[in-house]
Amino acid sequence: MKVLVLGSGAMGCLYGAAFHRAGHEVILCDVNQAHVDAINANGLELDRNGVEHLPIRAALPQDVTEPVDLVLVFTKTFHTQGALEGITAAISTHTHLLSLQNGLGNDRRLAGFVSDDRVMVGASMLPSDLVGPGRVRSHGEGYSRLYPAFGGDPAFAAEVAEAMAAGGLPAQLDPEIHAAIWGKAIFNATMNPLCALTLRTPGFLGANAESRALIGEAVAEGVAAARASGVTIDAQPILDLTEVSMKDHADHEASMLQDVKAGRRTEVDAIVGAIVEAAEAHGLAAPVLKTLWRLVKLEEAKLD
Ligand SMILES: NC(=O)C1=CN([C@@H]2O[C@H](COP(=O)(O)OP(=O)(O)OC[C@H]3O[C@@H](n4cnc5c(N)ncnc54)[C@H](OP(=O)(O)O)[C@@H]3O)[C@@H](O)[C@H]2O)C=CC1
Ligand SMILES: CC(C)(CO)C(=O)C(=O)O
Repeated sequence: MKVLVLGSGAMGCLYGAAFHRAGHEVILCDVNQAHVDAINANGLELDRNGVEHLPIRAALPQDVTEPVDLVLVFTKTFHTQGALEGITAAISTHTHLLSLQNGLGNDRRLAGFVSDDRVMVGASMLPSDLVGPGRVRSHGEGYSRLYPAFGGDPAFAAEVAEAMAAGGLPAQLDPEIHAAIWGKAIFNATMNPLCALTLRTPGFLGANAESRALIGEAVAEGVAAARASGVTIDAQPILDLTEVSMKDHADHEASMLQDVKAGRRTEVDAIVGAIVEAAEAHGLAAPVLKTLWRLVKLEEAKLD
C-alpha cells in the first residue's frame, strides 16, 4: 500500500512510522520545511520503545505528484480542507481517505474529496509530541478504531487496521464508529481544556477534587448532547478513559495544552464547540462545556 500522511506532526509521524515498519511505502507530507528537511537528511527520530531513526521520505505538499492508495489525514481539524486541496495530485479514483483526528465533523470535512464509500474515520487514544524538527516522542499505550464513515465496504479499512497493528500500533474495526468518535470527543472536550487552562497534565487533574468534579459534569453534558443527537453512549466508559489518562498518561501534554503553550490556535471549536452546538440545537444547556469553550477562546484571543 502507498500511504501519504497529510500533516506529519506528532501523530502523523507516529502512524507513518507504523506503516513504514509494516513494509508499506510512506510519504510524510507537511508544510513545515525545517521538519521535512530534517527527516530527509537524518531520518525520522521516533522515541517510543527506545529511539529509532527511520528512513522515511518527507515532502512538501507541492512536491507530491503521484497518486496514493491511502491519505491519512493528521493535520489539525481547521487545516483539513486546505491541506486536501494542496495534494490533489495524490488523490485518484482508487484513493481512500482516513481521519483519526480529534473532534466531531471529520467525516464531513473529508467528504467531497473522494467518493463517500472511500471515506474512513476513527479515533486514536495514543499520545504523541513533536519534540523538534524531525523528532517525535510517544510515551504511553493506546489504540485506534476506524471504519468507513458512510457505510462503505470495510475490507480496505481492515487492511489499514492490520498494517497499523503490524507496525506496532494496535487498531481495530468498529462498526459503531460514530459512537466511538463521540465518546472520544467528549473525553477530549473534558480533559484537553482543563489541561490547557491549568497548564498541567492529566496526573494533576486526577489529584484534585475540583478537576474531578468538573470532569464528571462535563462528561454528563456531553453524553446528554450525544443522546439527543441520536448517538447512544454511556458516561461510564468515558469516565474510565479519563481515569486511564490520569494514571497511564499522567505526564502527557494533551494536544490542546501543547497548542496553548506554543501560542497556537487550538481545536476547541471542533472538540468542545461542536458538542455545545449539538446540545443547544436540541434545547439542552451545557454550562460546564460552554464555559470551558469560552475560556479556551479567550486564550486564543490573547494571540490576536
Ligand atoms: N498529539 C496527540 O497526542 C494527539 C492528537 N490527536 C489529533 O491528531 C491531529 C493532529 O494532531 P498533532 O499531530 O498533535 O498536530 P501537529 O500540530 O503536531 O501536526 C499537524 C501538522 O500538520 C501540518 N500542516 C498544517 N497545514 C498543513 C497542510 N496544508 N498540509 C500539510 N501539513 C499541514 C502542521 O504544520 P504547522 O505546525 O506548520 O502548521 C503540523 O506539522 C489533531 O486533530 C489532534 O487533535 C489525536 C490523539 C492524540
Ligand atoms: C493523547 C490524547 C488521547 C489524550 O490526551 C489526546 O487525544 C490528545 O492529547 O489530544
